Amino acid sequence: MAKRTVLCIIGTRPEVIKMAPLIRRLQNTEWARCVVLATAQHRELLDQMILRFNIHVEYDLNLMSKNQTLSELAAQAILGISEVITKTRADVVLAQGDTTSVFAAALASFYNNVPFGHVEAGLRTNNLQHPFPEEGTRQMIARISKWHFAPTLRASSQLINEGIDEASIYVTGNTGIDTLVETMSSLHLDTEPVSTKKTLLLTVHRRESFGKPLCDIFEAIKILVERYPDLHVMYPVHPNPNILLPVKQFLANHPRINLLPPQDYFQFLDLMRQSYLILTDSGGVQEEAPTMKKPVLVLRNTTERPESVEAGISKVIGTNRDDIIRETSLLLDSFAAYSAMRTEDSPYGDGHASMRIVEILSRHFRSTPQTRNKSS
Ligand SMILES: CC(=O)N[C@@H]1[C@@H](OP(=O)(O)OP(=O)(O)OC[C@H]2O[C@@H](n3ccc(=O)[nH]c3=O)[C@H](O)[C@@H]2O)O[C@H](CO)[C@@H](O)[C@@H]1O
Repeated sequence: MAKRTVLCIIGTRPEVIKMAPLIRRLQNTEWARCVVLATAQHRELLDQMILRFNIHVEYDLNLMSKNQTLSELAAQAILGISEVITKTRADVVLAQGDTTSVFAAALASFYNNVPFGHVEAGLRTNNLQHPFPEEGTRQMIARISKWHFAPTLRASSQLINEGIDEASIYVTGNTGIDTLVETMSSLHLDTEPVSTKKTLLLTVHRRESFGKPLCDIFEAIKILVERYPDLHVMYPVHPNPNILLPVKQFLANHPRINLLPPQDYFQFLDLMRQSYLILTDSGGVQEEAPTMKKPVLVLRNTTERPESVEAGISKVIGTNRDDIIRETSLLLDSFAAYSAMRTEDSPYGDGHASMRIVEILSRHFRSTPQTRNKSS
């Protein structure tokens, strides 16, 4: 089979973590020339992960700029990605998730008549404002994708309910679980906690939490630490200034609140392993925690990942100060309540999602003659 150019787009930290196993598998096939384009929607955290996963970025649009609007970002990303699609004569474009970069990649592919494969398709809250703009972004991406790689059956049903052709939907599992399983195995790490120390791992970064919700979350953490003398908090702080300011105000200089810089993925997995309990608004952490057998309290009012809530492993508790104190105290006080939230299986994948995606693409290209002129 003639080589096909697969253009993989990455823009943020979680996109690198979730595209890395796919990129590596594509590089190991005989049929794919895998080209990586970074939009660099979030520069600092993206670079940390590109280095960690040793990804060779051929095109870097370096789009992050101060006070940029979503419209500016989208316009520049569509133009930049379009140029690279033309220059590389891409046969397929792949991207994961729901950022503006991913939408721009799908739209640029659509305009250039190049098929787009959406990794992690079908996640929904069905509320266009929560999260904004991601819910709208992922719904729009679905309209113009050729392949929808859904992480779960529920995500696939969402797409079917929206009228997406069933034949274009594949339940693959989440590629983030591939990265997790592969990393744990390469580091010879098991999933059991190494200590019984009461360590709470905290991560918060979502735009909806800026302002009062963040202050509420941090106040709750401070009260909990004062109430439980054996409680330790590990908190890798997101570098966004909207977060740094209230962190300083509420959490600085406490001997049992450990404020950390954004962690390298390996270090972060270790923090997860060593934690007793996780409080987060992160999507990826909600997906990883069941594999790590850690209960999660979700600091949001909605989640597009209800699978672990239904399995009893996570609970959506919102950002109200008293609710956070009550729900966290329950898990710290009652070992029965805590144990009930630890699970055997992850609903998000078995570690083979990227292998399935590569097989689907490979089958497609084996049965499709090359039509785009590669020689001119
Ligand atoms: C609306 C929504 O839910 N959107 C999600 C959001 O992704 P997210 O919420 O998962 O993002 P984060 O929390 O930043 O990353 C998490 C990953 O980072 C690792 N980690 C964490 C802290 C650290 O110090 N070091 C690390 O290594 C951690 O293990 C995990 O794998 O945006 C993506 C597009 O950008 C979307 O596709 C995705 O749906």
